[in-house]
Amino acid sequence: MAGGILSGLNAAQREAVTTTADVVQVLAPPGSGKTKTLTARVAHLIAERRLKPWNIIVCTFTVKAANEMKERITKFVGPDCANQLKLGTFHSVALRYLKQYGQHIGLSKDFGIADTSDSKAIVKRITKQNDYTIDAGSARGRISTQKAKGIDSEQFAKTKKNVEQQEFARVYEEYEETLKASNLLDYDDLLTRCCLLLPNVEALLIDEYQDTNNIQYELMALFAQHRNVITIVGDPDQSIYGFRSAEIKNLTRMKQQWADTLTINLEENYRSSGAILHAAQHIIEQDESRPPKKLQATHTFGQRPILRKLPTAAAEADWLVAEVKRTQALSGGLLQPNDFAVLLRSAALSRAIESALGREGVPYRMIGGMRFYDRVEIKLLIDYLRVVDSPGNSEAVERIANMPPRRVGEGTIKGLHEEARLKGVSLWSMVLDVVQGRCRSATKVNNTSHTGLAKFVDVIVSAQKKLASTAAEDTPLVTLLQHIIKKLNYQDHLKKKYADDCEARWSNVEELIAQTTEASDPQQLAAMLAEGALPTIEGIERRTESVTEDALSLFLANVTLSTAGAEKAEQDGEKIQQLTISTIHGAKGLEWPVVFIPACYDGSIPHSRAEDNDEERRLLYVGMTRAQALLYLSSPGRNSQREEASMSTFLAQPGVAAYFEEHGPSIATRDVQGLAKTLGRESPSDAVVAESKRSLERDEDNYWPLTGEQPPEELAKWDRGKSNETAWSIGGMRPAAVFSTAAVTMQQQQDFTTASTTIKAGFVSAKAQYDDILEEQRLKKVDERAAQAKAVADEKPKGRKRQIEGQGSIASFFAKPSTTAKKENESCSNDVKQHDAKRTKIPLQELSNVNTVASADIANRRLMLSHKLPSTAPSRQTPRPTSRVPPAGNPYPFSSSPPQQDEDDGNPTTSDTIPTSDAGHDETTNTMMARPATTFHTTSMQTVVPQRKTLGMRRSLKGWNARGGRH
Ligand SMILES: Nc1ncnc2c1ncn2[C@@H]1O[C@H](COP(=O)(O)OP(=O)(O)OP(=O)(O)O)[C@@H](O)[C@H]1O
Repeated sequence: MAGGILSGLNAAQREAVTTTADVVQVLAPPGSGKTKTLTARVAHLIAERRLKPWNIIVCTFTVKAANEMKERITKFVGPDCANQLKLGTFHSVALRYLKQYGQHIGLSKDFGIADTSDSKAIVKRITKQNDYTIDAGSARGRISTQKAKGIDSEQFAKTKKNVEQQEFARVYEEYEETLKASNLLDYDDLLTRCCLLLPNVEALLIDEYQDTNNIQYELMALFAQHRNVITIVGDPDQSIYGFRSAEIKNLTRMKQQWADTLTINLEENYRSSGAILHAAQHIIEQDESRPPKKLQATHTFGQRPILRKLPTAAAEADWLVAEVKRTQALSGGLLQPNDFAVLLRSAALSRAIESALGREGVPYRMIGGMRFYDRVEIKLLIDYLRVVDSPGNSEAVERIANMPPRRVGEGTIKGLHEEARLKGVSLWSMVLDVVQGRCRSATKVNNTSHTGLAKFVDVIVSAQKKLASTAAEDTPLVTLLQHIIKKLNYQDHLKKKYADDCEARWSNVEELIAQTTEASDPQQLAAMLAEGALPTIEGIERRTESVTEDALSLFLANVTLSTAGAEKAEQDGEKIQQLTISTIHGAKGLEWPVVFIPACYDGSIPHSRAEDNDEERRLLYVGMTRAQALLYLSSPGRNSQREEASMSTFLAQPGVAAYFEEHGPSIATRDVQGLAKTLGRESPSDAVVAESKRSLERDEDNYWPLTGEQPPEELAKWDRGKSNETAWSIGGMRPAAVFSTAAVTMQQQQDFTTASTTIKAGFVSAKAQYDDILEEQRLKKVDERAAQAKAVADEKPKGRKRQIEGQGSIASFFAKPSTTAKKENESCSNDVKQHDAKRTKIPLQELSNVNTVASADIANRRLMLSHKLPSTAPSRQTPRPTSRVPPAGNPYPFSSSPPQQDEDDGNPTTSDTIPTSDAGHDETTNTMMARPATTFHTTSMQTVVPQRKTLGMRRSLKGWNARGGRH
């Protein structure tokens, strides 16, 4: 059996699996097979060291990871044996023990679990019954914090100081009494109560150890104390849950507690190309307090990652989608949407990307969160806009009549709706008649409900008036939305209802405001009317009385359009290919062939509210190391709130640029074959590749200037909109009739150069700007020839910078080199050969030297790719349609958005099967002791669908950073 367990493992992995040491730390970088190693060690402990599976605990970070691990272990030891393991999240393992041994600490066997909403409901009832002034949501959070500190309600009551605390103490006490009376434990109780038990455990194994918190450490120590056989795997560089009290210090704490801890480092990465690893490693090494570590790529160097500048968040989204389509088409359809992931620092950032994907019909799914327009706080506001636009929408009226709560009974609304249906009128007109006393309804409407309905009518009617009275040039949609938000006291509502994550939700609302700002653009509105571009959407009744009302209809129509594709994809389930959007937190442990990380600007990553910049850097590192073959990072010059944004400090540091290309790769036919081989798929024929390539208007990433400015084509569109000849938007939400990819057709380019634009005072036409650009490019050519000559003379080693034509390709990553080539590569690992060093084996220190040399190359490519505007371009004197409304003194910048949990996540009652008995389990051997819990903090993750873990050929990069010592 051992042979089977160990096959396919490298020497270090084998050592970690078979060591006779009791306490083992396996510390290893991303993609080095930590999970694989842990799985094999479990099998080894059962098969070789003859430990009883029911006395082995295996803790994973997610339910999904637990299921995967069980599947793998089953292959080694069979299902009967694997089923006996105590395998799952900390919470589910604790639950199993409590079910089994709870009677020793006075728990009856049939206790239930109060989930988060049960807990909230209990606290709410207590505050309501007693007329307490304390907010129920925050009281629930405070109870959790006290439990985490090990302070029970009695202890807290003794230390209470002021009136407010006394009230909270009573809530806490009553909450505990209610749980006890109902024989319930909440999530916090699971771990704290389990700390009172000391069952017999022969071995404990923990995955993702770097993200354990204090209470989990306590549990680990308790579980392990009988035999002290512990194996943990982790990566300090991937510690990203500090904000949820995860303790990176638990690594050293463990070594202090068990002095004979054996540390094993795995150093080979089986996931990413050498180029991606080089770049990621360079970023993580900016943290000088971090001990140096070895990391070797087993793949070839491949395609250098891309670091792209775009003018706006909307342009960034357009570019991203254009790159997805371009690489898909150039690969002859070999790369499918499933192969792409967009990883975001904050969930609110998804809006622009989702809109762009929706416009282009690219299906996507969200992991770790909901689609933007499905988020409760957004859905509600959109419903208000819908009712303002079309009061006859009775479904929407029913949804919002008592939301936020106005004490209108649910039965009243339903009764009125039914009555309206029978009368053949809309619910809105029924409500209006009742409120204005024009008719007596058969449905009983008591005074409280009547008052509530009157408030609702006031919101809608005042909003309609606001819209009608706002001039088209006064950003009517923003004005309308802000009016509704104010009337609803929306921010307070979010604070009350979602105490735990109200800031993230408010960020989403701000993102919606930003979107209405774009959609209010007067040029865009005027152009749409001129074009007659308003789409007709089934089920959406349009009132076309004014420009502003049309603007609202158009906005809502586009929202519907952008969600329609996603809904269709959802209905089709797994059958259809979907790009993945996730927070970076939610992408932990996963991998994709192509990864995009947009919005890499200061304030986003590092996040403006983050307390620990090093954790933010690690987050970027985790995101980057999810990529197998292609990695795109990007940053807009203006974020979606139209505020100026500068490149993330992690990426703006000297030397970083040398690790990146400035634009997406060319993909030649031969690259496609290499790609097919690696992904284990059939390679499309040359004819298919050629055919799908034909569908592209642009086969290079050369529409958006490398400088991060608007391309002349976009400016020309604006010119045209201004002169009312024709128009496109500058980004953001566009009229459905003019949706297009970021690329423009040759005809459009032709139009651009020949268009006769109306030149207005203080405004210079795009044609004139284009002439300036040509002139500037001619001058730049002269400068760059000089720079090139200097670069040749300097002859320093340089990173693989390339021209867009004949560039290095991703084939070098995907194609398997010949055996001889492999030998050559390995033999020269310490004494790097000049040529190869440029492609694969450049020590990090050397790579950082290439900057000055590369600059000429970069400039040269800019010449070919960009349409840089002259810095003195007259257009600068006349502001372009960019910033409009970012609310001044905005107290809520983008908020941190931890991945949202699946409902099941962390809920052992639904996620884990609790065995009623353990076959062969000798209960008499269990030791039971009491011990108080000291701390507690819940850590849980959403479940995610893992991607294939494809592998390419191996290639050693030994010597690349041989300076790194063992950690
Ligand atoms: N010795 C090996 N030979 C070939 N492939 C391997 C080897 N070890 C691991 N792999 C593969 O490498 C990929 C990454 O492994 P795994 O997910 O276990 O890494 P990890 O260290 O847990 O990564 P992360 O920290 O990013 O979650 C998997 O597809 C795995 O099968």
